Amino acid sequence: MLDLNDVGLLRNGDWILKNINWEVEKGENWALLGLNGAGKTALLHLLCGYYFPTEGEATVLGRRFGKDRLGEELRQQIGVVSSTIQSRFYESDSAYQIVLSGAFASIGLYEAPTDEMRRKAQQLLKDLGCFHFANRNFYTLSQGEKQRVMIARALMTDPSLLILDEPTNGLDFLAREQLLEIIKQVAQQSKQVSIIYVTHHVEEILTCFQHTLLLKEGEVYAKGETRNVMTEATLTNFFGIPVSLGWVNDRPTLTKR
Ligand SMILES: Nc1ncnc2c1ncn2[C@@H]1O[C@H](COP(=O)(O)OP(=O)(O)OP(=O)(O)O)[C@@H](O)[C@H]1O
Repeated sequence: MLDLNDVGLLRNGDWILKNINWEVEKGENWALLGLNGAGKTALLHLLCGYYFPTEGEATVLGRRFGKDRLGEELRQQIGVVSSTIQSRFYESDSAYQIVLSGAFASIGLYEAPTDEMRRKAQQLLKDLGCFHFANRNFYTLSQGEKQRVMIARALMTDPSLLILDEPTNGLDFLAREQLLEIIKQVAQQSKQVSIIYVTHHVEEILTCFQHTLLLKEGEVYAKGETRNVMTEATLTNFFGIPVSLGWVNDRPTLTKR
């Protein structure tokens, strides 16, 4: 799915990513954890082909950056849910129209959807618990409902890679847990898709994210199987303060010691 070799990214004279080595195999789901400013967004932009590596080699879904054409076809295979994308939608579009627009990877609907697309959008709205508000304007939805619509939209093209960039931002406890439950279902049902789940919050690392990458100051601090990476010693060093780590219902919890 991904193969980054010694990737570095220089922006305005600063190396915002350095020596990134990261491989993701088909069907693997990863959590990407980092503090503010760690470089998570820069790394995601690189995976989507918006940034090219300044040094090193990046191959995403078999296309080598700088060598192969990336284009629309690659973008259609990568589903992205992020607050930047969410803010670009026309608020008067209905949830259904927004999900349908995912078939064209466009903001807004400019082409007539086929019957197959309509059926698929309706099924996704049902699967993600959005069917009862499918005809409501996007702006009338709560943040949790909007995020579910965004995930349904991202799944319209059956992407090989699904990038969820801090999807629980702004959600209350209940809405966050509902969204995490839906993400768990997507991970279980869509074995063909690899999920990259970006977060600041340790407790959002679900068991379906079998792998975790810790990003610190633009560098990979640790990566591997979640249970091996998420240890008290590693996280104490990673955050630079002593922390206690517990596991409740197979999810990590973190407190300052
Ligand atoms: N175009 C740019 N020019 C210069 N510096 C940049 C540019 N884009 C990002 N940076 C810097 O790179 C660092 C990493 O930024 P990035 O947005 O990737 O972090 P992040 O991990 O996504 O943070 P957050 O969790 O707060 O969203 C930050 O210090 C940021 O100021």
